[in-house]
Amino acid sequence: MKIDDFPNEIAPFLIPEPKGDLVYECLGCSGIYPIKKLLYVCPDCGSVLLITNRKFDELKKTDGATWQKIFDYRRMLNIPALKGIYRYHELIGPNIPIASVIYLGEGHTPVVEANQQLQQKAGARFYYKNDGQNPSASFKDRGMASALSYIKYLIDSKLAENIIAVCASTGDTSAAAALYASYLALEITSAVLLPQGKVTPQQLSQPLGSGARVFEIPGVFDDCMKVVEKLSENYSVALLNSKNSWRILGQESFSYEIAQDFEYDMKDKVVVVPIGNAGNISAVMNGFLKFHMLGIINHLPKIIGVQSEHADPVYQYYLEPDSDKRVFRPVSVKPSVAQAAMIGNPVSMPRVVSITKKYNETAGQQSVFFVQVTEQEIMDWGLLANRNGHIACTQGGECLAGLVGAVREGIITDSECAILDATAHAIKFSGFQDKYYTKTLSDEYRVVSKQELINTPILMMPDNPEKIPAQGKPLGEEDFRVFVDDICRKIARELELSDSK
Ligand SMILES: N[C@@H](CCOP(=O)(O)O)C(=O)O
Repeated sequence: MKIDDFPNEIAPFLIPEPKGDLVYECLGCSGIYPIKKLLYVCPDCGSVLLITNRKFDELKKTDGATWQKIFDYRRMLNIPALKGIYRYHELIGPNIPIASVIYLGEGHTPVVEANQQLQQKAGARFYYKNDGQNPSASFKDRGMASALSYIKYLIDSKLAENIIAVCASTGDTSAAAALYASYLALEITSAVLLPQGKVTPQQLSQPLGSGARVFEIPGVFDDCMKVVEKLSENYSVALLNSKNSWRILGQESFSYEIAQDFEYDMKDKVVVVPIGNAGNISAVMNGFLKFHMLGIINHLPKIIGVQSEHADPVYQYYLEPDSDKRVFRPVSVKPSVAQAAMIGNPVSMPRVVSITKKYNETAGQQSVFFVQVTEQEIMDWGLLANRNGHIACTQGGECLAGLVGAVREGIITDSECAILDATAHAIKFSGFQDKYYTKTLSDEYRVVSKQELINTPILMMPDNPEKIPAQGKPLGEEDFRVFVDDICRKIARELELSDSK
């Protein structure tokens, strides 16, 4: 729809001009730093940062109902920069001119309601939000679109040039970073650090395909993260992990979209997310808080963060009910089928602590919960979800297992409805499915394959195995007729088909 065709009272808001006063704010010492430069940690105390708009209150001059209309009408615009996460420009990066926005098709991922039998089994009404349908097949694209648009803005403003972007990854961040950086290949070189043997072959192929320098490091993700942190301290590189607070801004779009998908009615809603490096749960809570502050939503949904018992530092931290006695202790991770979340020392832990407190205070009651699940539950629920029309990765399976756990623990009531984050596409993690089906998952995972969930291909051979077609060697007419008849009869028998004649 063209701008002139929109209602007069909304048209002036639809194409945003750069405004706002963004600064980095330190979560440790509350120091404020200008955003003209990439910062990852506070230059004074070393704590993590969040980006704050010092003119946020000016957004309150527009009422919540009008903001809803602005976002709803923006959906009809055909301007690429506003088709993705920057539909919420005023909240994602109000200082970024839309000419600097990088849009590769991210965001606005489908929300798919689970069918009746799956909801019944899970014991709750729920939807999956399929973030695996983002361009690099995971939610990280939201954060990368924001971080790379900011970098493009620095380049366009002559504040930066010849960027070398780096990240550590369990496989999704590296795919997204490499993809977005490759779009800016003239200005940015990207390098990704991966724990050797601990990302799936599909995930390894992604940054290679995008042309990134790929470094495999012995150890686990937490070790790679330390190297990347050191690189960013000692060298001039752009860190693309969620330690970079521009990533958090972009990932807040997940919450804005959920609100918009549910007509801004967040009453009795529960959002379930897996926790790895903890940037996403921080972003999701922050997003809902911002919409709430602007009156765009009237209720804060419950948030449930899920961790595997093989990588559960955040869950362990919140086991202590007395907040004054809580002490964060990194854990040593064990192999997890939710490999993308196999992180023992999440860099965003200070953000989780600070935002969870604010979220619960704003909601006026405990609204953020942490649930631990087993590896068996992650695999079984993930496979079952996909048997019922979903495309959930193992982290999506972790969310469903977390939902079931939350129902069991009475965290979710009958009147509530959950939205689960399927963070990546199932095909990225199909190796775990294969190993489950062939009973070859190593004992460390502590997963036993259930016969009723196993599915393997059946090789169909004709009665005469000598007479089969091969590439470049077609059968003669009669042999081929016999071959087709044989195979057809055998498949019909397998499928218990009845004769149509
Ligand atoms: N699961 C992540 C780990 C890094 O997370 P980030 O959000 O801090 O970049 C991955 O896919 O690499």
